[in-house]
Amino acid sequence: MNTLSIRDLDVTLGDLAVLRGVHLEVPSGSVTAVLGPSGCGKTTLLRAVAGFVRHDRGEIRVGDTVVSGPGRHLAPERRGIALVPQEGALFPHLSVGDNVAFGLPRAQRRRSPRVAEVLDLVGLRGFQDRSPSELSGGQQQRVALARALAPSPSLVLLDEPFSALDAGLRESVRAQVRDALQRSATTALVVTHDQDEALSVADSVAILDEGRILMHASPQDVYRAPTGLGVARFVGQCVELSAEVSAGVARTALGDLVVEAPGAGGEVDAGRGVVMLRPEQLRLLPVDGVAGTAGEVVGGEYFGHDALVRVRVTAGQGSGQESLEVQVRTLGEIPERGAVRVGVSGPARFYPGAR
Ligand SMILES: Nc1ncnc2c1ncn2[C@@H]1O[C@H](COP(=O)(O)OP(=O)(O)OP(=O)(O)O)[C@@H](O)[C@H]1O
Repeated sequence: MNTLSIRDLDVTLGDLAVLRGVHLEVPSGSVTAVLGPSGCGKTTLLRAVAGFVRHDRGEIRVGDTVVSGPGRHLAPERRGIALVPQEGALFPHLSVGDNVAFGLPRAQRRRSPRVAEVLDLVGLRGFQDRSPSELSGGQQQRVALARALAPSPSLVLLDEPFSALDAGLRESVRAQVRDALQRSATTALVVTHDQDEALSVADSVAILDEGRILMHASPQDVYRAPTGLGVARFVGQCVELSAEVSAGVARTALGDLVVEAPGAGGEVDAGRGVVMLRPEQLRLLPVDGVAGTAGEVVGGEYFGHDALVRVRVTAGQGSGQESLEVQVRTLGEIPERGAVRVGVSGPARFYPGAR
């Protein structure tokens, strides 16, 4: 079994504490994505696991082997860990087959059946004699993955593996890479700053911010039940409503909403704070109805597969009146500017004390 366990890991580079008390467990055969903004320490975490960066404190274990620990730092080549860099970095003068064979120990490189096997795994059967220059960016990235998988590593690390691909290609390559990792039952750690990528490619997602893991859970829980507003804002668009909560009900600009506590479960605190909804939980209702809250369409953005409509709603009365803009995700066109009503469905999260 090749579970990756990182415990209480601190890494300092120069005089900067880049990773602080990082705890992360990637179960054998599963894929975990580490998602975080630029400079939060993602690459440093990968480099520490691969053995290119020394840690100050903590432990990294792959299966039963401690690869970094108190007084221990196994050399990168002795860890059995493969790293797929941001841009595949294939050797341009070698054929696809020779690039993949390069991942194998020297004695096995010639005519190894493993080369055809891993090319098959990444959906590139018959590409052996091609030159990298004859491949698309997505195909090159899959050859880089095949090269990493060839020696059957205990763990594969992928550093922003899809960032160099254009949007159209990215989704299909993502699915192919995920499929290849699943079929080879490889334990993998992917780092990315792209929310869609993390949520779609991984079995679990860890949010890293300023060197600390803020939350580690399934993609669904990270999106639907973030433990804090920072996590919520980082993994998708938020509709944030200031609210007063009592007995599990929040009084907001979109009416009274039943709320849930941050994260998975727990009691809802009473008091002031912020209620968070996702734009797809809001829907536009006919203006002549009574359901929902009255508002006014003030603009929007059309994306083809859906649209975000900006609606201004006004809450409260007299001098306490407050006007705010909310985003509603719709499947159709952006309606004309003018009166509309807004309804809410699904759970609302309440973050007490937040503003
Ligand atoms: N060798 C180094 N010496 C000192 N500081 C470093 C070194 N390498 C990286 N850093 C700093 O450590 C922090 C984390 O860098 P890292 O490359 O791990 O971030 P990242 O999350 O991968 O960012 P990006 O998404 O932009 O690649 C940054 O503030 C960076 O400036």
